[in-house]
Amino acid sequence: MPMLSDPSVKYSPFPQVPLTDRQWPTRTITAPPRWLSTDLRDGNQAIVDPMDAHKKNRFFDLLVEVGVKEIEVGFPSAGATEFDFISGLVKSGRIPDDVIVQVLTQSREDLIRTSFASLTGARAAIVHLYNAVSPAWREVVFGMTKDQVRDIAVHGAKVMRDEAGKQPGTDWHFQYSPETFSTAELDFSLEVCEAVMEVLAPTPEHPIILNLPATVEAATPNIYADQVEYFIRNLPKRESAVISLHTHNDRGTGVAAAELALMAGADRVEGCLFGNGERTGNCCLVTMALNMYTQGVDPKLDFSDIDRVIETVEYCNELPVHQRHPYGGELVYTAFSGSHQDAIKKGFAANELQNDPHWRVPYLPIDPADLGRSYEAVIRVNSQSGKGGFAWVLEQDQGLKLPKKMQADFSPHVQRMADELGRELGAPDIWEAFKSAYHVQTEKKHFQLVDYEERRATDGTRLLSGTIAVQGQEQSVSGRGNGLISSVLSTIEESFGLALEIVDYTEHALTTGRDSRAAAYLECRTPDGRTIWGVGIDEDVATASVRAVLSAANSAVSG
Ligand SMILES: CC(=O)SCCNC(=O)CCNC(=O)[C@H](O)C(C)(C)COP(=O)(O)OP(=O)(O)OC[C@H]1O[C@@H](n2cnc3c(N)ncnc32)[C@H](O)[C@@H]1OP(=O)(O)O
Ligand SMILES: CC(C)C(=O)C(=O)O
Repeated sequence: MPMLSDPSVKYSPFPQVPLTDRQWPTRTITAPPRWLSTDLRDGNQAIVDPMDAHKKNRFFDLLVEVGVKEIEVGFPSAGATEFDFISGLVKSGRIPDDVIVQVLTQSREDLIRTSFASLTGARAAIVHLYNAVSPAWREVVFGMTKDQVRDIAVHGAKVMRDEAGKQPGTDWHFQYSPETFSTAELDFSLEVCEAVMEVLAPTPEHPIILNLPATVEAATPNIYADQVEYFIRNLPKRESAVISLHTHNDRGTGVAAAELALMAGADRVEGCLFGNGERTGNCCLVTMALNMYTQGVDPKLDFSDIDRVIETVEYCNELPVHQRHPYGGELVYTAFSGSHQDAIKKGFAANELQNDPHWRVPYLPIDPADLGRSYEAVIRVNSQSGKGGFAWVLEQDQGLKLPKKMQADFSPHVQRMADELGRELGAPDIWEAFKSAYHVQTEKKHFQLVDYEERRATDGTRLLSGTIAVQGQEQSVSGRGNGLISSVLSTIEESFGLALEIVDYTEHALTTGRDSRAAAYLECRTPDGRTIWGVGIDEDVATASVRAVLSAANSAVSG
């Protein structure tokens, strides 16, 4: 039995934070935080084959294009690949003036010195020091007391201060992470951070970045928000610190935790594009930024061409972005199910009619076009789909706007095809089903229009004469009516004994590409009370209506 019937013997509930007057629940996010991408560090350390310099450069350029201003470019002491990439980037002059790079180091003297060496010549840089502070790490990893663990941080901070002093040409910024903050005693995290601040002497003009990692996400996101609010409220010299968040996604709420903690007063968010990072990943910067965007807040990150971002991220990480990943996944704007399709189609139509820029399309929290996605894939058809689905596809693909009642008539044809094929129906499948159901653009039909002409008689009626092939045999035909359609109906009745009564008629210009054709739809009743539909498509709207009558006649004789 791998799962325990009583998990409480092995796992304990996470304790509450002693905060009775928490402020964050009533706050909202009204401005973007400072964003730091750790794709090239936390992301890179979590992939099977860490990126080479080519991939790191490509990712770096992407981050700059997206608008990220703080980029953790690596862990210089990890090895030559990392060191050379970082020092090469610094020397290349490719770091824009408004972008600052950051590097991470353990709090070990040699590693800190190596980290500074990698940044030699940088205009500005952030050196990020970390050591774990929570009980399990203190006891298991370091085998140290609280005081000894605090001293690791203090010693590291002193080395940082001294190394920075040796390279006065660089505008140095310091960041300290009490790693495992999320599972540490809050007062101890505060104690260690205060000790580091004492060494580095930050000021409001030159603050330290205190990064509070949920190294392992161990509780509901409200707990992390409480922890951050508690930390901020109890930190002396708060004005000399930038409070930064670094969440992981072990419980699947890495973004939620960062959002709530931002409401708790943090200033900065670290994360990765599409949530790469250790284990279940870091806070997804795309999701968090676009969550803000859908609340009307400019996140100051630009995902206008999200597919290009995905392409680069997938190439560099050698990991796919999941089809259901918020905002970016291939399927996240796609509705297969009937009621969703119906609502989305109505939503788009309403959006077109209204003169209101506010987005109000059901089931779509964001306009896919804002991210460079087309509407074509929004609705796709399978056996779970409804009328709205194929009607949308026919409209997008063929420009046909089927009358509502005709959609109901065509629906069983599509449903049958979907059930028979047992797969998604593409636009060509639906078009084939449509042509076959209404005898459109096919030679295989009972009545085939060869030619016709129509003239007005002296009594005002219309006279139609022409040639119709009946099962391949051409026949001269003629008829008279009050209008073109009734003259065709009387021709069919007189020539072939087929009496059809018009119930409804609509026509429209086709709207795809540079098409200048028209479509005509005809609802008819047969003498035995059946309702049948005819469709005509032609460059000439009059001929389209003639074809629609013949299409209905073909339906009548084919049963
Ligand atoms: C939560 C995070 O994501 S933190 C970032 C983690 N990222 C990485 O580790 C990627 C890059 N790291 C590396 O390439 C390697 O770890 C190196 C080259 C930096 C160091 O390698 P090694 O010297 O073999 O040390 P290793 O990483 O295994 O660490 C083990 C030692 O460092 C100590 N240590 C670990 N973290 C820290 C820290 N933040 N500060 C000080 N000491 C630390 C451990 O207690 C252990 O000490 P011990 O040998 O006395 O038991
Ligand atoms: C080094 C820190 C910020 C980290 O990656 C973590 O704790 O997850």
